Amino acid sequence: MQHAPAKIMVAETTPSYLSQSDLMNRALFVSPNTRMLASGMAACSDPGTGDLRSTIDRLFAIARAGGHPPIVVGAIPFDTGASPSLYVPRQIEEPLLADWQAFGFAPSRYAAPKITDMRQTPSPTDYRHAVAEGVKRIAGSPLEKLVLARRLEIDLDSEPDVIRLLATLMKRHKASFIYSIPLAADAERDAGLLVGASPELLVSKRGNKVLANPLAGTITADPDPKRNTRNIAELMASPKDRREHAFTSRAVGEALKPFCTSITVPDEPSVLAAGPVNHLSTVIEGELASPHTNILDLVLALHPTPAVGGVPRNEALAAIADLEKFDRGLYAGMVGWCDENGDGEWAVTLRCAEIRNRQIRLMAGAGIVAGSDPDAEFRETENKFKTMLQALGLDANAI
Ligand SMILES: C=C(O[C@H]1C=CC=C(C(=O)O)[C@@H]1O)C(=O)O
Repeated sequence: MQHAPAKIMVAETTPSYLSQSDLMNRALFVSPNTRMLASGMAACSDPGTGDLRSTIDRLFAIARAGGHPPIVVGAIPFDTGASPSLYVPRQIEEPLLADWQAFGFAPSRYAAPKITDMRQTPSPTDYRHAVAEGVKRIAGSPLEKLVLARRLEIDLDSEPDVIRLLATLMKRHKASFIYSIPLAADAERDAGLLVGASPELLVSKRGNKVLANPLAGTITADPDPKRNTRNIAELMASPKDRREHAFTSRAVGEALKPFCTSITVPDEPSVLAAGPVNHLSTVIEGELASPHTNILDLVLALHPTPAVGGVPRNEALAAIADLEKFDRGLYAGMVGWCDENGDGEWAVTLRCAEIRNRQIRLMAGAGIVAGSDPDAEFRETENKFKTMLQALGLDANAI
């Protein structure tokens, strides 16, 4: 059972009259329950750091004053004190998914771009060393889990077709949260888009109902059904993955509990298929003590969950800052929408690409616990990158 957004949709849209440049001032968010194409941006969050609550309050004040839909959409960075990409739209449309999905597979002469250069941070060797160091720190301190990420910066010989990319993601990842959010230019980079297909619901809230779907623990998805069933059985039976998952589901349940009169956290995880990977998954449902609880309070209590941070949170964040050596930016933050009633839906910003002209930036991470193997964690991040690389028609091993 999931939550639909406020019924303020005013029109239905097909991709046939959307161009790539149209996306630069529209925010798209499609989940199993929501189809939202927000356009005619009346305001956006200021660049620079600031308090997230006051930023969102200011945006709602602008929406009210201008008579716009009382909705804020966009993306919030991993560091919630850093600059978000949030918007007040003048119009919300409900895109027709069947048309988008058909469009993604329409025959065409489209030739996917080719990779001309790729920079990895850290290098594959250094990533493995960081994982080994993470495991060592877990052995000698209160630290129990941390998530370590990698970044790929890819130069292409031509711009990717983002309409096609979105259509492909919608076709292949029907259970995921598909998004395209405009990114402003900054001192170093041109304007662009944050595009992705996240399998993970951070939290949704409608009235007094709250829902979260923490994921942690991953195995490769195999196109052969028999081998895939074997992989899933292996994942369910893996003590390392079960522990990695339990840290996350427990933390999410505990963060939501103080807001709830009742909450259900299943004892056993299930398995969620997410394209090239399968994850251990727990669906957590709660009844809020007050329907006036603002989703922003839930978001700030939950984030960063151990699916992107670790346990204990502060020790994990310190270890990540020490071992990762790059700014996550919007990756591992959250993407979605909220309304002035405090309802909304935010997915964890995973399986994403920042696309700026012919440059794309991908990030993916893996949860490290006692017993994590550096080679396996590296392979896991390679598999997570495939969500976007395959949808873009790119082969990162081909350069
Ligand atoms: C951190 C990522 O995935 C998280 C979500 C699902 C499974 C995860 C894992 O098994 O490590 C991660 O916690 C990512 O995709 O970059």
